[in-house]
Amino acid sequence: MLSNPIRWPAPAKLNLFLYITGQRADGYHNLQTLFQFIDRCDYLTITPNKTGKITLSPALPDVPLESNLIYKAAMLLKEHAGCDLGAHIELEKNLPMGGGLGGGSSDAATTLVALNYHWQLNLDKAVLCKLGVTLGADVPIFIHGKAAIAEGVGEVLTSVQPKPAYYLVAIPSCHISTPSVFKNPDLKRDTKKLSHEQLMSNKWTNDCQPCVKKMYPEVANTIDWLLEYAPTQMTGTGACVFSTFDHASNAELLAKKTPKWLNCFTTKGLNISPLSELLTTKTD
Ligand SMILES: C[C@](O)(CO)[C@H](O)COP(=O)(O)OP(=O)(O)OC[C@H]1O[C@@H](n2ccc(N)nc2=O)[C@H](O)[C@@H]1O
Ligand SMILES: Nc1ncnc2c1ncn2[C@@H]1O[C@H](COP(=O)(O)OP(=O)(O)OP(=O)(O)O)[C@@H](O)[C@H]1O
Repeated sequence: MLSNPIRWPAPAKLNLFLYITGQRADGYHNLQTLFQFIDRCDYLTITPNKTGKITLSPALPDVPLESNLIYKAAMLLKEHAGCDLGAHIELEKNLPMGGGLGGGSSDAATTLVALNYHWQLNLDKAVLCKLGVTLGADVPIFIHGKAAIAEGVGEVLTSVQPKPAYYLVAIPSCHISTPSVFKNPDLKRDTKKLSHEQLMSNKWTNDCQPCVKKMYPEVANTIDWLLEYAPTQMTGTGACVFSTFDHASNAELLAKKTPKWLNCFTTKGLNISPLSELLTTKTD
């Protein structure tokens, strides 16, 4: 018997710090980064079927089906598990694309976790992470589902508990390609690797931010405007930036003050992802 349709969340993430500690022979960069989830999500409503096919609607503008990370994740899982079932996936896309909030990676992670459930494959998280990292460096953290320091290229995860926080997330109007930032010759690639204790107690910054500020004046203007009111920095390779607050009301107050050109939302930091929360209710 096939399971009923389920609406699965695919949350966004913030990189609360991001340091580049070196570059590997294959060009990928070694990182030390702190991931926390936020309560802003895409949603994937998944209906399993026996067609053997993966269908997805609506299509994303400028992303053909074969390039959509949801489709790629589903096909990868099907092939790995030798599964002859199919699924229809309805996507509610709320997260900006190419914004550094990890929406595409999160969609891929949710697809792997949800289809593993619907198709009753019983693959453990470690196997899903191994499959996931071939789709994107950020996929494993979304499968892991707990706030964590990520090392390696993003796949070596140690759960940590950053203190509860509220954020104003601003979305500058530019799309930034991750490879273009990592290819920039001015990028700082030699930050000293620190212990987790040192990382958690130091001031948090992002090694990509100076380069991105130079490349994209929209990002520079957004950070500079917000810094007048609250600690603010970029997430991932941009373009989104976040200001940090102890109380939701302070984030909301600042959101009300922002000028028209600054597109933003307020949100809460989460140390357990909404995907993990839902999965627990399904599997307990
Ligand atoms: C920088 C982060 O946003 C931090 O969360 C991510 O690590 C990027 O993850 P992502 O968007 O899933 O990136 P991927 O799709 O795996 O990689 C895109 C491109 O970024 C570069 N890249 C990515 C991750 C990494 N650790 N080193 C890299 O050099 C590579 O050129 C790669 O071809
Ligand atoms: N389901 C999907 N959702 C979003 N983007 C997708 C998806 N499938 C493929 N893509 C492609 O991946 C690119 C990056 O998407 P994403 O939203 O994950 O960027 P990001 O937030 O900058 O991620 P990161 O923080 O991991 O760098 C998009 O510009 C798009 O071309």
